[in-house]
Amino acid sequence: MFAVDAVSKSVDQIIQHKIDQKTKPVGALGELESLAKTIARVQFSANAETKKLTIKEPGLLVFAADHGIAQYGVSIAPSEVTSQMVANFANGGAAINVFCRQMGLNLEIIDAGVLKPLGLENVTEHRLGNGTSAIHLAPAMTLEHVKQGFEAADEVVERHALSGCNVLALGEMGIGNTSAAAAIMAALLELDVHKCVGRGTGVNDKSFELKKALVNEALKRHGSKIVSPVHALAYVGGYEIVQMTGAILAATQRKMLVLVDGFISSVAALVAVKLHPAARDYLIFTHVSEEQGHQLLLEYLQAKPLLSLGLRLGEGTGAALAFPLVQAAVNFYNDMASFDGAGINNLA
Ligand SMILES: O=C(O)c1ccc[n+]([C@@H]2O[C@H](COP(=O)([O-])O)[C@@H](O)[C@H]2O)c1
Ligand SMILES: Cc1cc2nc[nH]c2cc1C
Repeated sequence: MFAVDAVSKSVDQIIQHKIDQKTKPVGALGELESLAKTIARVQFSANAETKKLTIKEPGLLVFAADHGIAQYGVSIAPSEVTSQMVANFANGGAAINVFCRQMGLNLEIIDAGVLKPLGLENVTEHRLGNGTSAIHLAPAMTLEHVKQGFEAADEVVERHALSGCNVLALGEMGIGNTSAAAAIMAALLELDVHKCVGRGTGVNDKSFELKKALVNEALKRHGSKIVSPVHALAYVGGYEIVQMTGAILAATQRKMLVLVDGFISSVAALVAVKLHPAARDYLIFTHVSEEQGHQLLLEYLQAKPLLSLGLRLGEGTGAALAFPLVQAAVNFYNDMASFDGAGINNLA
């Protein structure tokens, strides 16, 4: 249902020249220069007349959902904590609330399918169900759920686009979702589960072994039926991962920049890129999380994360923390003097 255009590379020389003419040795702003190039490519593709890079009405979407597998001892917390954290988001008390306030990000919380409806005023209800089925026993959901999830995400992104937003960050909350994310990664990259399953919220050795065994069981049960990225979402995914994938495709279709958070967000990005490879051009990978498998996934996506802070919280926290770097890339590109402008001309 989405169509994503690759960014135009025809302006690369102009962008590179502009960066190289800034009053600094060539390349001295390191990764910030690559970041500015990514942003400039996207914004020149959105509007060939672009004079200055801009960040408008930046948003951060947190998708929350529950996972049947969480009842089998794969997390430090029970599924009920997902809803309790959604209430915490709604009250402004979670880490992501604090960081969004600090960074000036418009935060929206989406209930993609936690155990029970919460009826909270400031939470968007796009519920695909009351949590998924346990993936080692049954398909997580149907293909119809995936379609509905993509449509729901499109509605959220459209609303932000209409209010002028051109940068969206993605986060999630879902007890058990590192199991689902690892299963999707293993299926789509044809990797051994040991390379993809990590300790999530911080499970002990016993639960870690059980988690690997259950994810392995899920892949044995459904592997032959996973014939496309959409099937991976349906058989072993989660409602929040579906809607994050849809949000990435909806945003990149509208030529918005997308800030990807940790492991689960990056798995949604993997699914999006498998479906529409051009979506990769719009993605900024904000950090490498502690979760085993994230580093490998970033390598597959040829992504150099901006930050490495040992985060393993999710919620979009890494994306929010990296946002000032995105602003810095825009500002140096727009406002830093060029050698000509500053009258400096004696570099070798
Ligand atoms: O973003 C990450 O890389 C990340 C790594 C580990 C855990 N999390 C968060 O922890 C929850 C999933 O962990 P678990 O152990 O319940 O599968 C979920 O709410 C995620 O937001 C997130
Ligand atoms: C308390 C708590 C907060 C979280 N935020 C994202 N994932 C989480 C998991 C737990 C357990």
